[in-house]
Amino acid sequence: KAMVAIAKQNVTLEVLSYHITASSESAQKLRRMLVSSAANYRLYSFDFDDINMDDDETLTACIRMFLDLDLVEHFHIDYEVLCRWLCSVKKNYRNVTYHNWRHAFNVAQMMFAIVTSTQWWKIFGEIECLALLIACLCHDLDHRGTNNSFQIKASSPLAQLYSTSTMEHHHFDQCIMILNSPGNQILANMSPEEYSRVIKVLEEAILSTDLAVYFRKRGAFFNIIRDGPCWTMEEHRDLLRGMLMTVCDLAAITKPWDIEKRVAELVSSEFFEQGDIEREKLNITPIDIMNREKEDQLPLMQVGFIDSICLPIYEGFAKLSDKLEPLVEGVRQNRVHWMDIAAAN
Ligand SMILES: CCCOc1ccc(S(=O)(=O)N2CCN(C)CC2)cc1-c1nc(CC)cc(=O)[nH]1
Ligand SMILES: [Zn+2]
Repeated sequence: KAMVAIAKQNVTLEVLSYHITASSESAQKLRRMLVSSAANYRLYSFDFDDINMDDDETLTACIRMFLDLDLVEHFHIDYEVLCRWLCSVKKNYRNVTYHNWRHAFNVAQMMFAIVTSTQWWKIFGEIECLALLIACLCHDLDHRGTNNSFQIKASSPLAQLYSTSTMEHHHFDQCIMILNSPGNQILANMSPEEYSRVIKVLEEAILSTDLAVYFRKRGAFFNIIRDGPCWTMEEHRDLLRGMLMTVCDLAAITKPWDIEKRVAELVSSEFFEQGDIEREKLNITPIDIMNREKEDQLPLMQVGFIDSICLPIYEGFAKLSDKLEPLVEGVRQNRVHWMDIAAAN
């Protein structure tokens, strides 16, 4: 009986792997492409904008990030496997308005820019840098453009699987499924100890992108910031990694106004699409941020988002490293823009 169960499970994994992994053609195509320098992709920039890049360039830029953090060499990652894994990750983002591959790619670039500009890659080390980069690329895998409370309201299959951090648990599941799929096993050549450490850091990182987790843990973060430099990064590395995921996830708010304006448009469109489904399918009135009828309140909502969620965490990180000052500066400038629009309404 147990044997049958194991056989069934393997079949499921095989079948799912078939559906979720990229074709060999796409991996081979990527494998033969030229990978430009980080400077040419502007990967070190806090003003990074992917808008002029085509999908192939986003993939070669990801390869550049793995190469420049020395992860391919250090963990003996097979180059073709890395290419297929990247194609599979990108394939498992849906064509939704905001939570798509481009969002994940931008989050990964911000992580790369932060750990290199602050030199924190030396503190996190290769294992945690690898886990953070994989986490950023995978943190919203298979997002349907609807949030956790929607899963509960719609009693979606995902809500029956996970009652808290519903989407984030699903994103982690999808990430593991791809990492375990034949031809996509970029972690195959590391020791069992290293492998389990990467998976542990990866799970914490992806789950910390649930804003509810950020709210729960940020008190502790503000406390260690206030305590001043008497502590070392070492003793609070889990907390810092989790906060860093939020910093990267929300980073559009730190970008030059033309980028923030464009991204906010995508965020609100996705919110309104969820609101439309809630009204039409679930017969409930959506909350204001997802209610098209309240569109004129959007600028003030963004100011509220900046004051309650963004400024505190970006100011905190600017205190940890003055290299991150430009991020909090960007948030302050965008706050002025949102206030100007609110005043004009
Ligand atoms: C742009 C359309 C309006 O967007 C918002 C409106 C309100 C708030 S909120 O801080 O009041 N708050 C957050 C926590 N929710 C549970 C309740 C509502 C946040 C955003 C917002 N979120 C993101 C992250 C996806 C990005 C972004 O740019 N803006
Ligand atoms: Zn995200």
